[in-house]
Amino acid sequence: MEPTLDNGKFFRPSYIASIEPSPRAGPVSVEDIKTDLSSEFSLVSSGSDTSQSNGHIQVCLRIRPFTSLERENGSQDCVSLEDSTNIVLKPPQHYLSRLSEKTSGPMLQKFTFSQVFGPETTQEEFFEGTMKQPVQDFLDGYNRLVFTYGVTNAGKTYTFQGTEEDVGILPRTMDMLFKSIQGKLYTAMDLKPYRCRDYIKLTENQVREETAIKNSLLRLIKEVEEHFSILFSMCIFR
Ligand SMILES: Nc1ncnc2c1ncn2[C@@H]1O[C@H](COP(=O)(O)OP(=O)(O)OP(=O)(O)O)[C@@H](O)[C@H]1O
Repeated sequence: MEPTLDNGKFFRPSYIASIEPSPRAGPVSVEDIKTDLSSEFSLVSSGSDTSQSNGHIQVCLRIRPFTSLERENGSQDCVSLEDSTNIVLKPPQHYLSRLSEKTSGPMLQKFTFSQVFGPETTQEEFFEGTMKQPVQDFLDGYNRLVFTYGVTNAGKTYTFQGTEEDVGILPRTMDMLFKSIQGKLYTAMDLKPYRCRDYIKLTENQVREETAIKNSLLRLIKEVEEHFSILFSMCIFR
């Protein structure tokens, strides 16, 4: 589709040309960036899903290995793992040394996650610790959403996709899904998609009818193909 120029500023595909950008809200005042949102999340967690995961929202932190540059400038001291769910962040040493002890104290910030995975965590361990249960829930019929969030170079692609030698959570998930459906395929041709999310089971007569329709369609396609190939060769040899 042709992109259209909108307001002389942005290229936008024509299929979203009708969508107006939502008006921008006024300035947001952020008084306390450490606002505890757990009470709001608990509202979401009181639903009726009875799967085995603990709560509906799991927020896991993965700390990737530090690069040599980061080690050189002392960045690895900025984060310390307290236990399997807590980390403490502190400003870089060169920044701290400019401050008095009094002011540097409150600059330590503690964050709590559902689970923290340190730099030594392997792809397999991360998959086992984060994805295995949601994938199992999905196979049991529940909806699950997984996404990675982080600054550039944080390790999102590595975690999701991984490398050829050491694949990430996406290929591992696909592997688990395909393995779990092996030998459980429904081979009878008597189910038909209906209204997007439903299926109807066809009676024997309806199956026969469907087969006849499909066969006549296939015949038609074949005839059209033959017709065009004859026309094409006539054009070439004229
Ligand atoms: N757990 C890890 N173990 C080893 N290397 C890692 C790990 N996580 C990330 N890396 C390496 O760190 C670098 C940055 O990772 P990655 O490309 O996944 O970041 P990203 O968050 O996807 O960045 P961007 O948002 O810019 O695409 C890559 O070289 C990647 O191989």
